[in-house]
This record gives sequence, structure tokens and C-alpha cells, in this order.
Amino acid sequence: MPIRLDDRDAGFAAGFAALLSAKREVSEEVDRVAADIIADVREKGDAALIDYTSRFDALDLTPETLRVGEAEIDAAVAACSPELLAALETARERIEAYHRRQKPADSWVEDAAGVGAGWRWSAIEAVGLYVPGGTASYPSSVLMNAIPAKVAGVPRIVMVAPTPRGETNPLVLAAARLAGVDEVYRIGGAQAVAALAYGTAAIAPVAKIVGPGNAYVAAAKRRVFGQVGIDMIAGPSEVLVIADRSANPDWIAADLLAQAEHDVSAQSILMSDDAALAAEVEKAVAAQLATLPRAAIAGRSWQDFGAILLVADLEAAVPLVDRLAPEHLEIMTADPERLAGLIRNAGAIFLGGHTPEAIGDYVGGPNHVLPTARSARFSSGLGVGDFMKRTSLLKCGPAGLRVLASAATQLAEAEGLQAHGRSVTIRLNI
Ligand SMILES: NC(=O)c1ccc[n+]([C@@H]2O[C@H](COP(=O)([O-])OP(=O)(O)OC[C@H]3O[C@@H](n4cnc5c(N)ncnc54)[C@H](O)[C@@H]3O)[C@@H](O)[C@H]2O)c1
Ligand SMILES: N[C@H](CO)Cc1c[nH]c[nH+]1
Ligand SMILES: [Zn+2]
Repeated sequence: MPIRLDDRDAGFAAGFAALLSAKREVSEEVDRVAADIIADVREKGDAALIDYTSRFDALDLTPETLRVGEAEIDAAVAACSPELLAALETARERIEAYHRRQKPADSWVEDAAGVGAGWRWSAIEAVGLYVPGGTASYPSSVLMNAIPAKVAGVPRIVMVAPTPRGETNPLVLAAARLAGVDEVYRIGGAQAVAALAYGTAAIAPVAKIVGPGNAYVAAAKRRVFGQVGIDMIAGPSEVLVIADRSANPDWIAADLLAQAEHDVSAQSILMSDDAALAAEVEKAVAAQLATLPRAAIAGRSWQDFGAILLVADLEAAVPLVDRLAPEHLEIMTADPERLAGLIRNAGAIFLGGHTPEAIGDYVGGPNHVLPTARSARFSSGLGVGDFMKRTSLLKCGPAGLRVLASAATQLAEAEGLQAHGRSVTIRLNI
């Protein structure tokens, strides 16, 4: 049974707090397992990768077969139908056009003191893309990870993706080729994250790891942060649908199940001011579940983490949405833009009944790698900026230095740092 709460009930505050703190992913056990795997990969390198891939993905590899060869990628492209490759190309074009708009600009200004100051953006030298592949394969996630990296100008783009039982979805490899990925390795989980962070004999380390994955992947990314950069915590998928009487209950049910089918730890929530609509949605979820091939996964997610929140008034529900900070927020109300304008915390917002979140997963243009587990309070979806860093630039001539010297030396003195002050004044005596 999904959780049911009504903000007019006495127990609502406690029930909502319990919903917020429900642990869907990082349990201490998952974190401990990820830590052990990382330590093992650091110690034993490729041998540990081979061992874990055999254990978790039922695939026997050698140091030579960890990497997917160019001939295998050629064969995968050839195995995809022209229609599917055309769909992939449509997605690529739209995702690239959207991300080109994100490219940040350098800046340089010479101020009244004659001092020049600015910044310069440069691409990160090597990035690792995690593409999930445990219970489903994600060609779309290849594009969402690789295209912004390419737009940013990253010179070395490395992709890892598990291939359970050695079954590779050819479209994953075709997407890697289309998006310009440089190296592909058939490994996943915490072991792949560790290999990217610390390197092994077969895999040179990268400077940053991005991309979504299950709880083990998310825990490993948290653990290697510092050794490498990471984008965010993009764990099991989430959707919050906020709907009024104008919405179609069958469409809402379909969207709730679209996220639930990702993972037993996924979370789908409906928030509405209309109890009759909520009841219709619940009925529609049950009916549609019966016809889904991934009903076992979606059903468990809905039973364990699904929720229906009734609110007296949608506007007053805005602070609740901000506290949940969902990965995806769908607004199916008479005036979605107005409600969207009031919301601060959401990874991505989908406006109106004709914008199913799945369009954003594949071809909308915006990135589908988004912050989960309430991290949309402080982070954003993957973008070009995640693959770049900003270096500041400063230039004083003799006149500019003279203008700023007095303030700088006074501040140095106040901090008790005499060498700092002297490094300024020594230049004034010439
Ligand atoms: N937030 C986002 O942007 C976004 C986008 C796409 C997918 N997702 C999420 O990505 C996830 C994909 O998960 P998945 O499982 O299909 O693929 P995955 O590639 O993330 O995980 C598979 C790997 O997990 C490891 N693993 C599995 N069980 C383990 C165990 N008991 N101990 C140690 N390691 C273990 C294995 O190494 C395996 O290769 C889903 O949760 C989905 O919701 C999120
Ligand atoms: N909804 C996922 C992000 O939570 C992304 C995805 C890829 N393919 C299908 N869906
Ligand atoms: Zn999805």
C-alpha cells in the first residue's frame, strides 16, 4: 500500500517527516560494501574488477577484454536498425542544441584602478561516465552523460557500463560512438567507480566521475569524492506529480509507474487537492501495473515508497514540494507555470499534462541525469558546467598596484602576515 497522508489530519506533520526521512538507498550496509569494494580495487586492480564482474554481473573477463574494442562497437552499430539509429540521432541533436546554450563565457575587465580581472573556463582533462546497466540498459544515459562533456571540450571521455551475463545492448555502444566517447569498459557498480577514480593497469584514472546509478554506485561516488570530482548524487529515480481536478488520472498513473519501473528503490508521489482524482489514480496504477513487463519492480517501488498526499490547497503545498526536492516534478494543473514559479527545489520541472517526464528522459533536450534523495535542495542536473572549471585571472601594472597597495598591506598587517605585506611594498620602492 502506498503511504497516504492528508494535510488536514492531525498526524500529517509526523507522517510527512517520516516520508522525508525514509531510507530508500544509502543504508550503512550498502556503504560498507562499497567501501570494501573500493579498497579491494585499489589493492588488486584489474584482478578485483574481474572478480566482482564475475560475481555481480555473471561475466568472466580478462584484462584484455575489460575494454570494448572498436570492432565490437562497429558490429553493434551495424546491428541497430536504421529507424533506431535515426531516433538516437534525433535525441543527440536535441540534447546537443540544448547543451550548447549552457556553454559559459570567459570574462576580462580592466577597472578604474587599471587592474585587469576576469576568469577563463577550461574543460576537465579526463572524465568517467557511469552508464547504468544492472536491470535495464540506458543508451539515453550515454547521450546525456557524453554530449555535455563533448560540448565542454573534454579531451578524454571514458565510459563504464555493466553488461550482465555479457549481454550488451548494441544501442548503448552505438550511442557511445555517436556521442564521441573515447574508451568503453564493460564494468559497473562500485568497482567501476573505484577503477575510474584510482586507475588500474588497464584503465587510466580520470579527474571526475559523473552519471547515475543504483545505491552501490551512489555510495561509491560519495566515497571517492576528493580523490576525483563527482557531479551529484543521481541515485534511484523519483517523480512527484502535483495535479488538480483538470488532470487525467490515467496519464498520472502512467507517469508514476514510468519512474517506479526503474528500481525497487524508486519513488513516485502524487500530490493533489482532489481526493476523487487521487482515488482514480490509485485505481489506474493498479490496472496499468497488471500489464507492465517490469511489474515486479514497479509494484514493489509503489508499495514500499509510493505516496499519495492530499492537500487542502495546492499553493500551500509548495513548501512541501520544496522539502521533498524531487528529482522530477510534473505539474498537471490548470495553470502550471504559476505553480512552477513558486517552487525552489526540484531537479527538473515538467509543465502541463502533455509533458510526460519520459519525453525528458529521451528527446526533450534537457539532461535526465538529475539530483535525487532530496539533493535538488543544493545541486542541479548534469550540464556543460560540470565538465569545466573556472580559473580566475588578475593583472596589476605598476600604477594599479600602487592604487591597491595600501588596503592590501593594512589587511595583511591585521592578519599578522608580514610576508604578505612585504610582497606588496617591496614592489613599490622601485
Ligand atoms: N537519477 C538519475 O539521473 C538516473 C538516470 C537513470 C537511471 N537512474 C537510476 O539508475 C539505477 C540503475 O540501477 P541498475 O541496478 O539497473 O544498474 P547499475 O549499473 O546502477 O548497477 C548495477 C551494478 O550494481 C552492482 N551491484 C548490484 N548488486 C550488488 C550487491 N549486492 N553488492 C554490490 N554491488 C552490487 C553490480 O556491480 C552491478 O554491476 C536505477 O536506480 C535508476 O533509477 C537514475
Ligand atoms: N528517468 C531516469 C532518470 O531518473 C532516466 C531514464 C533513462 N531512460 C529512461 N529513464
Ligand atoms: Zn526514466
